Amino acid sequence: MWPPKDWTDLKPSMVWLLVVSSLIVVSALDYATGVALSFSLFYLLPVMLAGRWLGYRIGVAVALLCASVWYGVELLSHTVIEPWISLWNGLVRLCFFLLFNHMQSLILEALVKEQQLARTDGLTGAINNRQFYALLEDELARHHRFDQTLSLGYLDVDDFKAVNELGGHNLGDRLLKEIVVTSQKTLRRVDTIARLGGDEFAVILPQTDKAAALKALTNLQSALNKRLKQFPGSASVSIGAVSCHKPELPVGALIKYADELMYRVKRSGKNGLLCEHIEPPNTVIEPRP
Ligand SMILES: Nc1nc2c(ncn2[C@@H]2O[C@H](COP(=O)(O)OP(=O)(O)OP(=O)(O)O)[C@@H](O)[C@H]2O)c(=O)[nH]1
Repeated sequence: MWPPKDWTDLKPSMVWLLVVSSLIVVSALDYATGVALSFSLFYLLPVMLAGRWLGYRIGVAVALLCASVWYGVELLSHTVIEPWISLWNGLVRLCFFLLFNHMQSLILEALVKEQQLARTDGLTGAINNRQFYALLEDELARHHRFDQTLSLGYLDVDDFKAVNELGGHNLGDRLLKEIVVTSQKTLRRVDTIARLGGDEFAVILPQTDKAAALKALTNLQSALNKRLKQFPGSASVSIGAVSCHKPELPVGALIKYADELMYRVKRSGKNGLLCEHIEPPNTVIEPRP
């Protein structure tokens, strides 16, 4: 389908077609009009297309091709009296195309890095709050559409402040990273851990009912508590979890429910796990006291 809905998804065959056809059109027009009209800028189009969608190396190859075609057009149309002048100009253009390709790749690389940073938590590498909300919203819609059950866990480190006080902020940071690494190792690949802020995390367990969520989160809790023993103090994790079939709840309500359960665990002595199944029509979200 043309034009594509998402330009980042252009197929390589389509890009090659654009690269070749744009170079043919530009060089034909350049040849036909001679020195009267300048087409210099348009020779950049194939270089830009190739570098953007086919990668740096192919961008270099297309830069070479464009400079050669331009040089050939100049020779064929006899617009240059001295061949060495044409050759010199060709080399200058080649350097310009290569520089353009290089700059474009640097900009694209920086853009990808920026997009990655915008989605992840800088300390732990887990997805951040904003990305978590977006992901959960998509998952809720998907589970509703396919009549499936989703579970959501809300984790908070118990007595984390003491780790910072006893071992320093760096050790506290290490503990937070450990939470993410251990969770990623313990959970399934389809599950996602997010850092919501401070020492609070959430895990999305797709296609998981209450029984399976209880099992997965119990495993996770014991793996985490084992790892937390290496830190000073008596850090552990409290988890609140909800499972919901064919969810119709707004994202915020589901998170609030899991958060409330986690606080119930905290109030009843910490280092525990509470999981509930909720049915959307009967869902009453109790405000946190
Ligand atoms: N090292 C480190 N500490 C952080 C970071 N973000 C927040 N904190 C600290 O995390 C602590 C969170 O405190 P709380 O969750 O209220 O306290 P707690 O000791 O875990 O108490 P309970 O949750 O009631 O068990 C605060 O002392 C914050 O300063 C971080 O990125 N790195």
